[in-house]
Amino acid sequence: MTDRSHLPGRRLLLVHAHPDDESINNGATMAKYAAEGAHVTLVTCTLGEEGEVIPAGLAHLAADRDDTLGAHRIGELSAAMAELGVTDHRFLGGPGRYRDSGMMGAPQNERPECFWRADVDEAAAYLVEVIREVRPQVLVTYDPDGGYGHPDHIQAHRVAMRAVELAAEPAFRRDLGDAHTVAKVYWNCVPRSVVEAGFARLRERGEDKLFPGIASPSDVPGVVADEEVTAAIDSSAYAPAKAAAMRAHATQIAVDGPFFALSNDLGQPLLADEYYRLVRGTAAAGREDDLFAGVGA
Ligand SMILES: CC(=O)N[C@H]1[C@@H](O[C@@H]2[C@H](O)[C@H](O)[C@@H](O)[C@H](O)[C@H]2O)O[C@H](CO)[C@@H](O)[C@@H]1O
Ligand SMILES: [Zn+2]
Repeated sequence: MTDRSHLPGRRLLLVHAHPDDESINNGATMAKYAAEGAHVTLVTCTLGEEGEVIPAGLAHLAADRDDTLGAHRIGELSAAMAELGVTDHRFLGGPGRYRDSGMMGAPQNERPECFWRADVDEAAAYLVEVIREVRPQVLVTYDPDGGYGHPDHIQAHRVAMRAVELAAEPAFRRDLGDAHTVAKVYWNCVPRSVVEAGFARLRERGEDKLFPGIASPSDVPGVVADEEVTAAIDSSAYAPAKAAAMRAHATQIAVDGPFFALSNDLGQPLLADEYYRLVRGTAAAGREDDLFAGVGA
C-alpha cells in the first residue's frame, strides 16, 4: 500500500500539449489551487519546437532557423509556473522525448519523433508513472478534439485518458508503482455565452482595435453549449497571475489588458473564470465551484 503521508491533501494533475496551453486554459485555476496549498502537477507533452515566434528579435529561434525554440520555451514555461506558484512541472518522458507535431496536415506530422506519431500506450506509461507517484484525485486535459484539432492536443487527450485507465490496473506495470484511481477527470471547455459576451465587451470598449484583427467565438478552443459545463472556477482573484503567466510565453502570446492574441494576431478576450466538463467521477449537485468537490484525501 502506498504511503500517502508525505503527500499534500489535495492533488491536481494537468496534461497539456505545449508550453503555453496550461496558462491559456488553466492559469487561474492552477494559481488558485497552488495558493490554497494543493499540490499542482503539470505534465507538458512537447517543448513546442514548431511554434511561430512573435518577437522579431527572437525569430532566429524558429524550427526552420536555429531550431532552438524548444529550449527557449522550457524557460518560458518555468517563468510562467513561477507566476502561478506551481513548482511541479514535467515533460512527458523527459524534455524532448516527443517533438511538437506542427498544425494538422503540416509536413512535421510525419516526423517519426513527433508526438502525433507516438505509440499511445508507450506514452501513457510515462504518465502512469507520474499518476502513481503523485496520486492525484483530479486530472484535467482536453476533449477528444484537443479543443481545436491540433494533433498534439488530440494526442495529449488520448494519452491522458489511456493513462487514467492503465494507472488504475493493479496488474499493469507494477514497476511503475501501486495502482491509483483518479477520482475525477475533467475536460477543458468554455461556455458559448461567456465567449460571446467577452467578444461583445471588447467590441463595445473599442478594445478590438488593439490587435490587427479579432478572432471569432468559433476560433476559441473548446466552446460548448452552456448546459454542458459542469464546473466553473471563479478565479478572478488570480486573473493577474494568469495574465502574467501568459505574458511569460512571449514567443507565443501577446497580452494587452483583458485581451490577448496568439501569433496569428487575432485578438480574443482573456477569460479569468475557467470552465470544465466532468467526464469521469461524480459531480456535486448543480454546477461545481471546486474541482475537488466530493473527493477524499
Ligand atoms: C495555443 C497552441 O496550441 N499553440 C500551438 C500552435 O501554435 C499556433 C500555430 O503556430 C499557428 O500556425 C498559428 O497561426 C497560431 O497563432 C499559433 O497559436 O501550434 C504550434 C505548432 O504545433 C505550437 O508550437 C503552439 O504551442
Ligand atoms: Zn497547444
